[in-house]
Amino acid sequence: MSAAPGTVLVVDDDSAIRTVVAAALKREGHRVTTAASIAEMRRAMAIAVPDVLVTDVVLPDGNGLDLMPALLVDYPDLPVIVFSAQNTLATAVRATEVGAFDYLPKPFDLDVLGAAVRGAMARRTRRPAELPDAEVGGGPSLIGRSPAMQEVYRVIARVVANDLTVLISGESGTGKELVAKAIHDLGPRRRAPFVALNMAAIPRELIEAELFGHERGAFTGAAARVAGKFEQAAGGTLFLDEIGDMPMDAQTRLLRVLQSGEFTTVGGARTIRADVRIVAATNKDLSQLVQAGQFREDLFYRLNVVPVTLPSLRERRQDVALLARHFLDRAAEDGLPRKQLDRDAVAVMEGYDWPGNVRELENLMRRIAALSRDEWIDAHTIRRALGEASAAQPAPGDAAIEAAVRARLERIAIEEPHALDDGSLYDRIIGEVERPLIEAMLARNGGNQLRAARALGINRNTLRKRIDTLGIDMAGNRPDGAE
Ligand SMILES: Nc1ncnc2c1ncn2[C@@H]1O[C@H](COP(=O)(O)OP(=O)(O)OP(=O)(O)O)[C@@H](O)[C@H]1O
Repeated sequence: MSAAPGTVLVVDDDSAIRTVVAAALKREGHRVTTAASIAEMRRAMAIAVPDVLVTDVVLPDGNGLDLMPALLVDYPDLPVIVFSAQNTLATAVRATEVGAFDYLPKPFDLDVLGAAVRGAMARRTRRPAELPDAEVGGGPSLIGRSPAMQEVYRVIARVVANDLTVLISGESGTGKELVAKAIHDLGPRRRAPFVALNMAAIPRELIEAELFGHERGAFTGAAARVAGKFEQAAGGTLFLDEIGDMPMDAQTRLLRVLQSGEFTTVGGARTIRADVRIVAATNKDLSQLVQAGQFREDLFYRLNVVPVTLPSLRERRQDVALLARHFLDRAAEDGLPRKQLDRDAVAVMEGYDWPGNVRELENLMRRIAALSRDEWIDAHTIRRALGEASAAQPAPGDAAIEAAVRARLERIAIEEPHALDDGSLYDRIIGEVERPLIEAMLARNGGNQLRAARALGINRNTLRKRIDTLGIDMAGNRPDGAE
């Protein structure tokens, strides 16, 4: 169902944008007038009030957002679509706060603008959403200016003022909890508690008691009445993390609460009104769990009223540098030495795939801030730190050695098949491991064979023989007069 075309006033000081936007809207059948400043817009409005106003934020004679409250007093039903090159969550939220119908980050897709104008035409008689009086920027800082994050900001800006249930999906470490907290902190419930419960982190049999609380004696060990998360979060937001791990029984109870707005404590006849906003998160594909019969379809639809999908960090590589600098600044605020990233370091980080997403980047920056001696962080430091991070996980390290040995055997089998039978294999393969090991321990001990032998746990004479057999060059390893 599409709304009939109408009149649109486009305000931007860039004539190229005015022309392109006007042409695109005319193609959709709208009648378009344009203005290059607030003064021109005022004049155009005095002649004819458009059905929809489309305006840039930064204009030569003022700020389009500052103008909005007064504009909406004069024209309360006018839908205003704001676009801006200041692509931050604060701008997106502010646009919604001042009553904008929609917010589009620049550069925007003309199809997206067309859809926004059609939406505005269809709803032009509706009042703008009731606005929260949140301080802009008072919430947790969500960093990122990539198009994927702009889309996330748009959705957040639309839901902060209402109580719609939000389902956030995204890989681990993409910022799901931070987004949930932003929705809470920017909305009217922000003075009440934000309470989180992670379904994967507590024993399944305790989930219902955690959520709804329990009466004294409800089960073995329930010595006193305990308020559940629903009660603790009263007036605020309940964040249900890893919702895909919620057991079926608890899902059924949660669904009932969402339907009735009430819940009963475990083991009690007491019925309590639920006054929370629900934000749920998952790093699994919930619709797949529904298909597999592991998640209730009706609950999925109840939770998925407003879906927010967080991009993985490798899908928004252009944000890596911004995030890295943000985490280095935070580390410095916490008293760690202040560090700078050079260009090659950023290039290495932008090329890396970040399986642990933003959390991995944050940990890496803190580790480097704490451990690296130089003020400037270069590509080598990043590579080494990334290498250490993967080597710190025991299984992949062992697997890498195993894979290297297998690959070596395969090469010998192809290039020198006789070596598989001539009794030289043990010495060859072990020798290949032994040589770098002995060389490394000699270097570490300044060429001192006694200390190197002790570190290796072998007899000094054995070490000397192995040095001879393997033909290890001691030239660079001889300590002055020691050996
Ligand atoms: N856009 C962002 N800007 C700044 N910090 C971020 C951003 N996204 C994530 N972080 C930081 O990365 C860390 C991980 O984020 P968070 O805990 O919200 O991820 P998550 O998706 O909930 O992870 P999990 O699924 O493992 O629970 C946090 O320290 C958070 O502050």
